[in-house]
Amino acid sequence: MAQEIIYFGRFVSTPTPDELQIRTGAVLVDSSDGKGIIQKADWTVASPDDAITKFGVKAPVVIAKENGFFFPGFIGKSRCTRLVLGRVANDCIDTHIHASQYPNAGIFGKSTLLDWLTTYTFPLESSYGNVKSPMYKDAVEPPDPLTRANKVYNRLINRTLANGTTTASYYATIHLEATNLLAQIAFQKGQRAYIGRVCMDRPETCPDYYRDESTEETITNTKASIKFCRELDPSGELLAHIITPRFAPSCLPETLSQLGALAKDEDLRVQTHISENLNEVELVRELFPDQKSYADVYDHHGLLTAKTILAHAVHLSKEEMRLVKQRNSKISHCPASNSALGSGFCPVRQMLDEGLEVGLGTDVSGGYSPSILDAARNACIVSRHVGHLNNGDSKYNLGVSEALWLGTMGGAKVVGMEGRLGGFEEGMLWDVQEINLGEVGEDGQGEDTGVDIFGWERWDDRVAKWLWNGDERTVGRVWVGGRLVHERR
Ligand SMILES: O=c1[nH]c(=O)c2nc[nH]c2[nH]1
Ligand SMILES: [Zn+2]
Repeated sequence: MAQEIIYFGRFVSTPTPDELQIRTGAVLVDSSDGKGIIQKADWTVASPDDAITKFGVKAPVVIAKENGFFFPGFIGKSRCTRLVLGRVANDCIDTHIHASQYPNAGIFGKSTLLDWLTTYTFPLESSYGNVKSPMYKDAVEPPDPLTRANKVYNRLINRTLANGTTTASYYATIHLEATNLLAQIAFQKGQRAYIGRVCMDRPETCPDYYRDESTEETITNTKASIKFCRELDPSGELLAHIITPRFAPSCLPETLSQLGALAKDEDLRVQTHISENLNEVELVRELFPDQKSYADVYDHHGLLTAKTILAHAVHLSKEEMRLVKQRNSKISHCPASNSALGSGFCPVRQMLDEGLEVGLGTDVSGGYSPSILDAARNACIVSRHVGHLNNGDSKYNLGVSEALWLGTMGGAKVVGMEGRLGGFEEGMLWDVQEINLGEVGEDGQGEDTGVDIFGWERWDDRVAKWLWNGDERTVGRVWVGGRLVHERR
């Protein structure tokens, strides 16, 4: 049976960084092969009836009010042809988020990267597999790390979906079982996810209570996680392993080399951190004296590939940027985290001008929020500080469409899904969030999403108000590959 759905209403997307495209029309999505691909898009469609006629698909017609977003009769089943009326924006992609750190979101005191790792992060991460973790030192009951992991990972994926994140590149922890659990939960909930078992085994930089014993253990457990992910999703379309050396200082050189070889042999994505903090850059210089730069360390070990996502990249030199570009590696810009941990101002405009591919990351819990909309806001704010540092030149400022582009189309490029995610064109996947700006009448009654629309705003201004004031209350429904994966209650 065909599983076709027509989506009719207003569509907002950013085909290029400078273009906020706002169209009304309809698209026809077919999920019969389980992928949820846009078969047809028609921007001349004027009504639901018109959509049915033009697409030649028999469907019940539901006519929504102009500002209507909810259609109770059409919610739920995806096995019949349905018509959905509302306002729709495309998917959000979080190119860098630490699932395991979610309980610490907002807890970072006055720390900066290296002391934040030892004070807050390693104790928490270790608790997903090590009963001797410092987190359990005052435990009254015997700890159960997997119960803890299960609780956190379920809650986080619900939360990211509720915020419209349809694709995420996750760091888990070093623990195989807990990492596999994250993969299982993401897959079951239907989020498109890349799952990284964290690799860290260098004794000088990793605590005894939280590190792999050897290169061999790192590689064996990474291979086991790759196998687990492949068994869950042999196609790798919805779920795939991503090779995850935590960052250069935490890995033995031999481990970095073997991870580089593994990424090549298995044709997998790689994620890591680069040049986030000046003390970290200095540490890399000390630990890898034979390499020219931080980027060169990854390049030397075969980790700078076209499938590599480099988080932060705040302090890259021009030469490093050129190397990253040459290798076609990608950047995950994590502005909230860079501000929270005082890491610095990432020069995004310069990177875009250099032709680097950049997307957004929340970097929870260096970043305090699991929302990519919040990351887009922070990207705008930080860009203005960069402008201030460059004689107040406004050319550094990121605009609304650029910030939203980074969170959608930019992110699609970063995770290697360009042309498949981030827009509403034929052949693209239906990974979409439905945005509802709500409506509060003069009597104060109505649906309050926290964004006050007065009715006279142009649509581009409404989108700007959403960017600056929206949160998960504006996210109605979320689909990944045509599957409904979240619905706001
Ligand atoms: O923001 C960050 N979060 C981390 O967990 C981390 N580990 C190394 N470098 C890091 N940076
Ligand atoms: Zn990070």
